[in-house]
Amino acid sequence: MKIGVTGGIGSGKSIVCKVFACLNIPVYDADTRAKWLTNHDPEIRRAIQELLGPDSYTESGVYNRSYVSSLVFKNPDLLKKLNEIIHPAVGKDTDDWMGKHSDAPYVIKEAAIMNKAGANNNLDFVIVVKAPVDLRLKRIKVRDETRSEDEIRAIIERQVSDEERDSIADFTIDNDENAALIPQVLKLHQLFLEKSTE
Ligand SMILES: CC(C)(COP(=O)(O)OP(=O)(O)OC[C@H]1O[C@@H](n2cnc3c(N)ncnc32)[C@H](O)[C@@H]1O)[C@@H](O)C(=O)NCCC(=O)NCCS
Ligand SMILES: Nc1ncnc2c1ncn2[C@@H]1O[C@H](COP(=O)(O)OP(=O)(O)OP(=O)(O)O)[C@@H](O)[C@H]1O
Repeated sequence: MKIGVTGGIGSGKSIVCKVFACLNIPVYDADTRAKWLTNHDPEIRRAIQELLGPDSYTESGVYNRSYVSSLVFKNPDLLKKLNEIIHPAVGKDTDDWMGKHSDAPYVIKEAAIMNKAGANNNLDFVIVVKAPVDLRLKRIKVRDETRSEDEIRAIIERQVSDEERDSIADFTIDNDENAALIPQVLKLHQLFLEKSTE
């Protein structure tokens, strides 16, 4: 069984996935893998440099995330084109990874961008992690000290709306720091274990 975990910037997707990982559930982190691929796949490197220029990689050849970030989060067209370069490779990489974990009761894919389960992906269920925008902003200011409030707001504007995310959710986790997080994850874990033996 394949479960997607998504949510806006600062919602707490990664922290939720860390709890699943503590329960021995394999987790695929699409953001991290996407960055790995930009550094290791020569075809992606060539296409990004063609789209965003030579400065998209540093002199030592490393993907220049702050530069790319400064271009794409204020330009929806460039972001779409960057996604079109990276996402097919991430999709293939996800399938390869999932094939290697077929012995687990279920696996998790964490990603900022996700379709409804079954719509162009192999996911059985999607979990949406939710938190109020103000809290998400506050968390990211603390976590990513170099990102300004304007930059964080620009990312939020480029991401899908809370309503769109709600529409793809099979399950939601409230990470608003009122509802305790770990019991919500444990409840879903039990449910997925039961479903995986049906
Ligand atoms: C734009 C890049 C260079 C910014 O890197 P940086 O380290 O500064 O930021 P980080 O990756 O932490 O992203 C900041 C926030 O934006 C979100 N985000 C990243 N890429 C995207 C995207 N294409 N669309 C919407 N949100 C995104 C992240 O989930 C996070 O919430 C990098 O995120 C990137 O190359 N993104 C394209 C690949 C991608 O789509 N990854 C997401 C899922 S596959
Ligand atoms: N319930 C919580 N209590 C306290 N801190 C939290 C809670 N949830 C998340 N955080 C903190 O908020 C920050 C953002 O959380 P996290 O990195 O999990 O979000 P994310 O959705 O994965 O964000 P991104 O899309 O940027 O990767 C982290 O520093 C995390 O430790």
